[in-house]
Amino acid sequence: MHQERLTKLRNASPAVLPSLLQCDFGDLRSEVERLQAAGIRALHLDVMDGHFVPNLTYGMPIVAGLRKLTDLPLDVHLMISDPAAYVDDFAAAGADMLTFHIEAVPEPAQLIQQIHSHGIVAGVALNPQTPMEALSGCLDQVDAVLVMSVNAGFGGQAFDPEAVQRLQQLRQSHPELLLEVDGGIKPETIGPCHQAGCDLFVVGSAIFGQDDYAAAVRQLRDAL
Ligand SMILES: O=C(CO)[C@@H](O)[C@H](O)COP(=O)(O)O
Ligand SMILES: [Fe+2]
Repeated sequence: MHQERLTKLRNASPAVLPSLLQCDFGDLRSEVERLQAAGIRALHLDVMDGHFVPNLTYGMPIVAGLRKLTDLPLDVHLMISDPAAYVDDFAAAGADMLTFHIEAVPEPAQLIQQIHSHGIVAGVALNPQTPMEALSGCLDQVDAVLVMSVNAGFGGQAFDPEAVQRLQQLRQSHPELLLEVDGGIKPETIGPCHQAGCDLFVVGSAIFGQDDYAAAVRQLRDAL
């Protein structure tokens, strides 16, 4: 069943995924409606545990709440130390893709199986300072790689251009992988990532920092 969800994400590519870190959590319904009206085709949800990263955000209840509000694929970015302990709960909450960090789970074969057992797309993320070799053991098992172009933990940081080379390298070595980039994506940085073969572009500040989400999304799409 994860293939079905994977196909949906692939068919959406190239896609801008808003990162719901800086949205109005007091009015999620209207935030989702505004994003859908802007033509968004999937949402990116940043789960942080105050341990793997210093920041603390939200968990399953917000994912479950969003699941009730929309049929859009929910891409859940797990910045947590022990993802295996929560996979079943995030599956029940309605996640479509679960992305763990290789720094948190260096040997993830079992975790990937656990994610797939729920029919969920499995992604692996790596921080800018983590060598690409850290991924070598799992690239044939995961469906997606999330290349971080900032250090995981906070929105609003500057894009690290090294991410472009990483995307290029992954696209060449593993043409079948879904590639996603996250951190500092705006009209000036999205184009090089797209040219490098990236499929999904996570955007926080460049959407939520503007009043008109549709205009912000249009600017990003025009820059692809
Ligand atoms: O995972 C993260 C941060 O750790 C991201 O998803 C950010 O939320 C993206 O925000 P911007 O860099 O676009 O402001
Ligand atoms: Fe993220």
